[in-house]
Amino acid sequence: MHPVPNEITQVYAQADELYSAADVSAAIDRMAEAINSTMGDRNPVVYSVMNGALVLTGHLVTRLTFPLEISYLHATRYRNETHGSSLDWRAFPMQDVKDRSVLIVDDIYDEGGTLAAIVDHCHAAGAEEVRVAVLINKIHDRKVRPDMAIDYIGLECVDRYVFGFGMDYKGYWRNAPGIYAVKGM
Ligand SMILES: O=P(O)(O)OC[C@H]1O[C@H](OP(=O)(O)OP(=O)(O)O)[C@H](O)[C@@H]1O
Ligand SMILES: Nc1nc2[nH]cnc2c(=O)[nH]1
Repeated sequence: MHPVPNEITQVYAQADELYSAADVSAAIDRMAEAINSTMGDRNPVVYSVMNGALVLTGHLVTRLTFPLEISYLHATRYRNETHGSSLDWRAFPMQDVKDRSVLIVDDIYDEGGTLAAIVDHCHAAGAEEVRVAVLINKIHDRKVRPDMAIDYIGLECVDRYVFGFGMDYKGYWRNAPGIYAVKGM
């Protein structure tokens, strides 16, 4: 058996809970309500940004009440580390988005380099419109494209490294049910 590093156990035990599972669920309800009322007639392709958006996407789409298609793309800037670098595309969007409405779903809008590249890619591929939904908007003044439209935001968080509900700490705790900030980060 591969042992779990001590650090991984400790980080969850010592983390600050920013939002409980109930808080997250209520936030996803609000996001879904907003998406249902603004995208119900769009027949969109919903793109889940792997890996972080895996958990959110599953919860969100079951609350959406209109026809849609689901696909995924994989782009990572953090590579299971706690600091971002250049964007590594591991799976390009495969669904044809020409003249389609696209909804990008991601777990967190931090500096925004990831979402900016994905939005640009969808526009270049001919999408008619590209909307973005994130569970968490991290509040700071380091956004790479401060005027980028984020259409649906679940919750806002302080400028700390967070994990849970899809977001990892060194590859772990994406399965944690709320949103937690790493002690000291
Ligand atoms: O706004 P940014 O500063 O660009 O950061 C946000 C991105 O970082 C995380 O992905 P990560 O690169 O950690 O890959 P992951 O989804 O596999 O966790 C998260 O899922 C977002 O996609
Ligand atoms: N897990 C995690 N991934 C991120 N990607 C960008 N910011 C964060 C963060 O605070 N936590």
